[in-house]
Amino acid sequence: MHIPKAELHLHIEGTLEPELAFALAARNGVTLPHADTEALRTAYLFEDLQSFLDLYYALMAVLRTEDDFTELADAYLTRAAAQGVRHAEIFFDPQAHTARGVPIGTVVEGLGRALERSEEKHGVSTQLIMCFLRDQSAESALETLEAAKPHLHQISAVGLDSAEAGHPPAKFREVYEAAGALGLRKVAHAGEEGPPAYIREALDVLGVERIDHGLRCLEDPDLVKRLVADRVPLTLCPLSNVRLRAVDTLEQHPLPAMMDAGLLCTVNSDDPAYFGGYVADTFHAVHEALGLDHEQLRTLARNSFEAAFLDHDEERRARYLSEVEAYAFD
Ligand SMILES: Nc1ncnc2[nH]cnc12
Ligand SMILES: [Zn+2]
Repeated sequence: MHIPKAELHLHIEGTLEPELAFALAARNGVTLPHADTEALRTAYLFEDLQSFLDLYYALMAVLRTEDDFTELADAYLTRAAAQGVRHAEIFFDPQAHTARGVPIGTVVEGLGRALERSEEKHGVSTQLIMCFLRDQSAESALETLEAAKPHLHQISAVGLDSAEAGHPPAKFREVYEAAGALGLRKVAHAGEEGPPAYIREALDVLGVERIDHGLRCLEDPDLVKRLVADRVPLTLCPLSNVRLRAVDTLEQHPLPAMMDAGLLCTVNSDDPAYFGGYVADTFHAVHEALGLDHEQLRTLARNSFEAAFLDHDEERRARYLSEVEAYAFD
């Protein structure tokens, strides 16, 4: 499914494949608790979001230098290009690195080196979205925004991720206000494991422009109506929802019903190294499991560019959209 598309929900740390994790561990003298890549892969059986996050944060121990972050991002962009991605808006979790003594500058400069040559090298335009960890304090988020100030020219937006249940968006009102005042765009994970009320809060209190996941909006018909009327994009991640048990099987994923309801759906890979596929694999999987036809897949690709933060470059958006319309499925 190599139709041109934008990837709007992708955690760069979630692209850390076992082979690169072991290579970086060896280079940095970090000992992983798993014997080898095979043994590590057997740990990828998750019960819920938290059981995944425990491994996701633990494996980050191998990321230490600017070069490590450059290599990680370059490996993702290589794969993304091969999957038809033309534009990627990439999340990163600075607090997961600063907590280990890796300065935010190392992270942003390292990722930035891969991103700045991505268009020339991979044909993929990029943006960075800095996420706050919602299971950390509001003060820590404010400190993170402060620490990011020298790097804001490399960051387009702020996001909110990590353990959702019990961590409502409103806790981060102040940091989102400050981010908005600095000219950053706003997104937030909401309605992945948390209730529909968190989606409303993300919109009303944080002022986000897109909802990451948003799956549980379906429990609140009035909220669905609002999301449709306001054309609020949802960055869905069907393979993630199966692996983290938000849905039982891919065949039961509500994506077709969400599209039929008129929601502005996009599909994305979330943490592809952990969830069994990158974004073209995800397009293929929803085609097979949910019977989405080629025109529905084209709609998803079109939606991805419509939802992208390309307002400053409408010419580029138009070019990408025309590539979507010209694409011939085989
Ligand atoms: N699916 C997800 N939900 C919340 N936080 C995350 N961090 C990485 N992946 C995540
Ligand atoms: Zn996510």
